[in-house]
Amino acid sequence: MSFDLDLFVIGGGSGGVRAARIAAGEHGARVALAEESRMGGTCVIRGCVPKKLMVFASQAGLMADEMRGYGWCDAQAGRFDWTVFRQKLDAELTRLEMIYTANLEKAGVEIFHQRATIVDHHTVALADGTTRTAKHILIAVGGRPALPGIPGQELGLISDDLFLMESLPRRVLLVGGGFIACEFATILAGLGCETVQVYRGDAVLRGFDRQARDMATLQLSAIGVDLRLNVNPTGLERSGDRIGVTFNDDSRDDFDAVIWATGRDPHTGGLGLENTGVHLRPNGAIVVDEWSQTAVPSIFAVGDVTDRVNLTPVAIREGHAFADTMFGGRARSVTHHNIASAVYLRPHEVASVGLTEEQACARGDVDVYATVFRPMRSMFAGSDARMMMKLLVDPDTDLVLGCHIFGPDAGEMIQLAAIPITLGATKADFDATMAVHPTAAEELVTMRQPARRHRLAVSAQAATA
Ligand SMILES: Cc1cc2nc3c(=O)[nH]c(=O)nc-3n(C[C@H](O)[C@H](O)[C@H](O)COP(=O)(O)OP(=O)(O)OC[C@H]3O[C@@H](n4cnc5c(N)ncnc54)[C@H](O)[C@@H]3O)c2cc1C
Ligand SMILES: NC(=O)c1ccc[n+]([C@@H]2O[C@H](COP(=O)([O-])OP(=O)(O)OC[C@H]3O[C@@H](n4cnc5c(N)ncnc54)[C@H](O)[C@@H]3O)[C@@H](O)[C@H]2O)c1
Repeated sequence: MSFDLDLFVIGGGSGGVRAARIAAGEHGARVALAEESRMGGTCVIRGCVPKKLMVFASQAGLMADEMRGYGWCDAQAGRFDWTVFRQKLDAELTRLEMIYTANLEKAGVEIFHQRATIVDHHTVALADGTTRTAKHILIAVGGRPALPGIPGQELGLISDDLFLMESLPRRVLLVGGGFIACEFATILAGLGCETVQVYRGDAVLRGFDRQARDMATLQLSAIGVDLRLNVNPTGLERSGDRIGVTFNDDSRDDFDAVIWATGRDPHTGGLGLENTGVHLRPNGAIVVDEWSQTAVPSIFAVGDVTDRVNLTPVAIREGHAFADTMFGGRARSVTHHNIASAVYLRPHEVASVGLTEEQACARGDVDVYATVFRPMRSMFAGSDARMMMKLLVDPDTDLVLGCHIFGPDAGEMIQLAAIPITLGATKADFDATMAVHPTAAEELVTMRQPARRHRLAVSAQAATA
């Protein structure tokens, strides 16, 4: 059977662009890609990139505070002009979008700037009514914000909207305690918005190490976010030109904007998957094996639409491995263990790789090397902010099972700590590494004694005693 193409990629985000570029440019496959919105996808257009630039913009006040502590007596953040920032942001995103498009074109990928749906196991329909056949189809359509399903939810915004606002809200409510809610609470408070965050649990960033979560929770309040824990909205209604919100603790409050940061769902609705034998999980995620192959041999899926680990570098790696495996004669699968990540809070970020202390304890015996201290830079300026570093070590093998950092530029540090941990480094390897002084990161190689030792057997004995 002959096909128009070797590969049709649906979705021009992190995973789809990488797969298409490698399959066509490096392995010579005949590839087409459809993108219904802007090339680059969530990360480039409405995620990691604009978010990180907003994080940088939001730290002026903290920097001015610190510099006053160093003798710059008149240091002030001054007035933030959202319009100026947004114009620069738009220009930067357009620049990046053009680079993504140009790289695909250079690799020989045929681009369709329109929505695509699946007709059958080898056929894709485009919004203009034309169809293309392909030996393989790669679904890389990402995810979309999930809404909580409460009355008046349509009055709220989603993270996509934040980068397009004409002006900043004076008083804003963020709903959720995950990556997006915490990062945007930090950003909006830093940009001068009166920021309220409600979270239904008792500490933000569920899934991260509990000690880091507690420190992040305290920090949000310390930087001026009105963080209300164990609280959830029950309904929204118009209240003049504002939005009135009721909560499950019977309180009520008014805001200029409400932002849902209540998770993301795979974007599989309306994609034509009912025409295929592709299996979905209850949340709409496409079920794939270690080769990103679905239950249909000709259809593959990578990135957020598979809901494995929803991060850009993971989507990119999955897309690249797919292209190498299918078109490069090099079978490569992706391991989803020990993936480092960071939450870009200010002044201290949360960053993590490997097991949390709670997961390590559940697994077996663990020695916890941990330190909490006031970093030199902010302490000199008069800040009481505490930093935390933690290594979790298997006492039998000496293997480092996890590393957690709460501190300035923790994301930069965890990237480097993730290398030895991925390589299977032991605590002795960390100890053998000479410190770089004076840095905050040197604590990672100078923690000599465990702060705590957790022993499963001892707990079991204690339980039977
Ligand atoms: C606010 C925010 C901040 C984030 N920050 C970070 C971060 O700091 N670090 C990090 O690692 N990750 C971050 N992420 C997550 C990261 O953006 C995603 O994990 C990543 O973009 C997933 O890539 P993907 O290729 O699976 O999907 P996407 O990048 O979402 O790309 C999917 C593309 O498919 C297109 N599409 C969908 N359906 C169709 C169709 N039928 N036809 C044609 N095109 C279609 C969409 O328009 C989209 O462009 C963030 C996410 C958000 C929302
Ligand atoms: N720095 C980064 O790497 C980064 C930044 C942003 C997003 N991301 C990725 O994007 C994904 C999505 O981010 P997110 O923050 O939307 O999701 P999340 O899963 O991290 O957090 C969702 C939050 O919403 C809450 N929630 C869910 N349903 C709710 C409901 N009905 N009512 C009230 N609260 C509810 C959850 O308790 C949780 O706190 C992340 O999991 C991550 O993979 C990564």
